[in-house]
Amino acid sequence: MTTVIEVQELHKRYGDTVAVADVSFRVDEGEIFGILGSNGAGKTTTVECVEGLRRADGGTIRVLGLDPVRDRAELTQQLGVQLQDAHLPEKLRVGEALDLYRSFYRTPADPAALMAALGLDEIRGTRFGKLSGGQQQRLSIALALIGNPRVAVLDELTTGLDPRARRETWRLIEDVRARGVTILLVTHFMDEAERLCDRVAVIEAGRVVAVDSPAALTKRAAAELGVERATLEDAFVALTGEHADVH
Ligand SMILES: Nc1ncnc2c1ncn2[C@@H]1O[C@H](COP(=O)(O)OP(=O)(O)OP(=O)(O)O)[C@@H](O)[C@H]1O
Repeated sequence: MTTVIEVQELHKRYGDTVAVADVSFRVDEGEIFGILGSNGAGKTTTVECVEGLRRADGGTIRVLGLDPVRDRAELTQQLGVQLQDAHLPEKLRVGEALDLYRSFYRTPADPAALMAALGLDEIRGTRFGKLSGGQQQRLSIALALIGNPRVAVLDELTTGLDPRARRETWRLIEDVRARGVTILLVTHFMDEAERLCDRVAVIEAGRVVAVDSPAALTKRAAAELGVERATLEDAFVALTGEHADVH
């Protein structure tokens, strides 16, 4: 197994606030790896350090063997990033946004195929400022994948999507993974993690409290709770004492 992302003893603070105390995990090639945690647990800070958007105060990070800060230009070519609350110019149209982002990459994906897969065809002429929350979300996924990345980091993948769009997005992510893309998925939706993730790291107050497959975590929780079956939500509450789904 090739390790694609390696985070060791990551530490990051904002002034007096310790956002990430001590986080370590490894992601293998072709995995969908989830980062689970409730609000403020340190998920976004962790992935922003992985993306090279923030400089860690301690620890080491390697993505495809690259240092995200030092080798940022090269990593940008191989990493797709879905930004939480991405804001594009209000007047930019969907098709123009994809063409613009496409131009940043050496070996981009086919925008027509991506638009079809994400149901963006019918809104390709719509301006960003006129998109609904769900449409903006689908565009942000398309922009994360337009560079044909080897690794994609998806933060709050399905927030704001209706149940049908969520299921379609999950299928799309499985297709993307089937093409060999490694996916780091930040989520506080336990059903999403259970459905998509091969393994998850549960983060609580800036520390990793468990790394395992959803099946192993639910099995352990069931044994601890003395019940036949437990959900990932049960396992999460048992590990952290909190509910993750509180947005
Ligand atoms: N730019 C910043 N300046 C100061 N504090 C910050 C900043 N960004 C995050 N924090 C703090 O760092 C901690 C971790 O935040 P982070 O956004 O990484 O958590 P999260 O798990 O992604 O939460 P959410 O699910 O709400 O996005 C929180 O206490 C947060 O208030």
